[in-house]
Amino acid sequence: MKIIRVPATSANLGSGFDVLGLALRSAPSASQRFGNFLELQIKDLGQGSLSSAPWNCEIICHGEGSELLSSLVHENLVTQVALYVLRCHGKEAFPSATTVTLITAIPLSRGLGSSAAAIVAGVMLGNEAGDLGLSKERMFDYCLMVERHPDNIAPALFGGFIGAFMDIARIEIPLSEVLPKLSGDTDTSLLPIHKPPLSIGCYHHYRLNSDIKAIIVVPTFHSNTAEARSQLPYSYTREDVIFNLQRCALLPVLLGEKPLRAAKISEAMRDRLHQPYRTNLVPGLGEVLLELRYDKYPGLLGTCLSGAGPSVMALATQNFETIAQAIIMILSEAQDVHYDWQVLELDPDGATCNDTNQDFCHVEESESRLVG
Ligand SMILES: Nc1ncnc2c1ncn2[C@@H]1O[C@H](COP(=O)(O)OP(=O)(O)OP(=O)(O)O)[C@@H](O)[C@H]1O
Ligand SMILES: N[C@@H](CCO)C(=O)O
Repeated sequence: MKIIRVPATSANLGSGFDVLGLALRSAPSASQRFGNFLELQIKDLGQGSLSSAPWNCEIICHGEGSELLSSLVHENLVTQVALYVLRCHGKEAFPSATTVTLITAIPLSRGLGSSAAAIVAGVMLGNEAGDLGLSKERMFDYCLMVERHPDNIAPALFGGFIGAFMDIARIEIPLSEVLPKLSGDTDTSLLPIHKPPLSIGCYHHYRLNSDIKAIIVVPTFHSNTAEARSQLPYSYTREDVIFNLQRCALLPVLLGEKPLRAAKISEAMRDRLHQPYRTNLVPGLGEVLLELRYDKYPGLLGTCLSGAGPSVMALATQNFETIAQAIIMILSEAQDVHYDWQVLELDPDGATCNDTNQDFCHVEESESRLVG
């Protein structure tokens, strides 16, 4: 059996909209078996076929939000992406009967990269099922054909603290043609094939000071990334663009320094391109960004929206619970919902795929939760 694991990610870090991202995981502990991963347990049943499964594949979903995921292979994002990768290599279905057990510990639509993790896992699943031998660099191209911004995909795939750009102009194909709506009996051999161009994206690993942890405050409500992106203006003033360019250029270096300069980091995390337009989606966000100051909370470096939200992230070196509770207090005043929080650390590895002779790992629903 093969196990694919993809970490949660937090994109943007304030000024680095669509550029910067962190791969994150729980601090290793015996009790945290699944950490903050999307995990696929893949059982290749050999040359036989799953006569009851139209794509020669079955998928079973467990864990955080799995009740919201389709168990139809042509509708679940993970297996849809895998079928896309297989189609690009002349295979209309899984080559041999395959059972995928999907266990997710990344809350959906909360700004922790659940969709990017699903896309990365899907590309890796297609690569394994089709025995395609794709490098991670080539898998990056396939992922970008689907996600179309690199700041969750790159850290989810490669791990660590990453900056990335992509040449979106080289992807003329609408996503609806890359991942067409399929039904159980669609004859995919009639569909056009849209292999990604080579080297669409470029990424770089930055050093993150090892004292830095990510405090993630996760509300119970969802915020769909597509909707959060639709809130953004199509054009910006030169002043606002320069404001972010200046800060985004310095932030990665400041986060790798020793000793850390909280005043500079806090200023370098400020943003004018996305957070101001998303405060309506995340009540209290504006107040958190204004009031959580590094000089009021020892250990605090800066706060930002995690990805497209609604989770809020604070980068800090100590005093985690005090900072988390201060964020929750402000957010709760704006919208009285339940908030979970957890301290996560950098995941240096990104997506992994390993063989195991273990049988399926049956997960206790409570074990697979991301936040405590
Ligand atoms: N494990 C999964 N398996 C299948 N589909 C998934 C999985 N995780 C997420 N998805 C799909 O991705 C959607 C959530 O994507 P969305 O971009 O809105 O949020 P996010 O990726 O969690 O947040 P952000 O992009 O801001 O980090 C879900 O509604 C579901 O369709
Ligand atoms: N840069 C993306 C990240 C989504 O996780 C956005 O903010 O829309």
